[in-house]
Amino acid sequence: MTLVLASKSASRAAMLAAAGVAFEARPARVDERALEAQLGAAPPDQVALALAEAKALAVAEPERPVLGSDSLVVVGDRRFDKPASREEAAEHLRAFSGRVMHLHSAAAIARGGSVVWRETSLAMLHTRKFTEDFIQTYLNTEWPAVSHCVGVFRIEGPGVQLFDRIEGDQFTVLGMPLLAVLGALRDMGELPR
Ligand SMILES: Nc1nc2c(ncn2[C@H]2C[C@H](O)[C@@H](COP(=O)(O)OP(=O)(O)OP(=O)(O)O)O2)c(=O)[nH]1
Repeated sequence: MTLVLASKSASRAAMLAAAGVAFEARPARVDERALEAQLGAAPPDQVALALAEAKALAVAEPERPVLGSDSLVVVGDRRFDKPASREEAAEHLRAFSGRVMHLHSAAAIARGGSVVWRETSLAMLHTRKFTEDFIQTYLNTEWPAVSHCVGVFRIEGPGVQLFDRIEGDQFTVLGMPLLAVLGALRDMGELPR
C-alpha cells in the first residue's frame, strides 16, 4: 500500500523519492507551537517524537501507513524552531555561533489511527564563530529559502559554511531518521527485504 507522508516538507519528500519509496504527501494540520507549549520542559527528543506522532495521527487514513516527522534544534538550554523572519534568522545564527547545535529528528508511523512505530535520532553540528558580516551576506543569498529550515541552513547548499564538524547521519540533518524509517517499512512489508 502506498505510504502517506504527513508533511509539507520538501526535504522529507525528496529523501523518500530519492530512496525510491512510493508515497503520497498530505500536509498534517497540527498546531505544533500549541503542542510544544503543552509539552513544556519535556526532553527535546520527546518533543520531536510527540510532534511526529501528532502529524502521523492527524492525517485520516483507514488502512495505509502514515509517516509523520519533526526536527528541532537545541543549543544550550534553548530550543529553536524554524525562523519566522530574516531578523529572527539572524538572531538564531548569533545564538548558534561557536556552539554545538543538537538537531533532534523524529519519525512515527501510524496505521488505522494508532502509532505502530516511532524513532528519534540526534545529530550534533559544531558551528564556526560567525562574523556579523558573514551572517548578513549568508542571509542575503539564503533568505527566505531557509525560512523552511530549522537551524537556518540547507546543508546541501551554502548552509555547509556554518560548520566545522558534523556528527550523525546526513538524513537526520535533512529532517528524518530515514535509515530507521526504511527498516520499519521493510518490517511492515511495504518495501522489499
Ligand atoms: N533542504 C533542507 N531542509 C532542512 C535542512 N535541515 C532542516 N531542514 C528542514 C526539514 C524540515 O522541512 C524542516 C524542519 O521543520 P519541521 O520538522 O517543523 O517540518 P516542516 O514544518 O518543514 O514540515 P512538516 O511539519 O513535516 O509538514 O527543516 C537541510 O539541511 N536542508
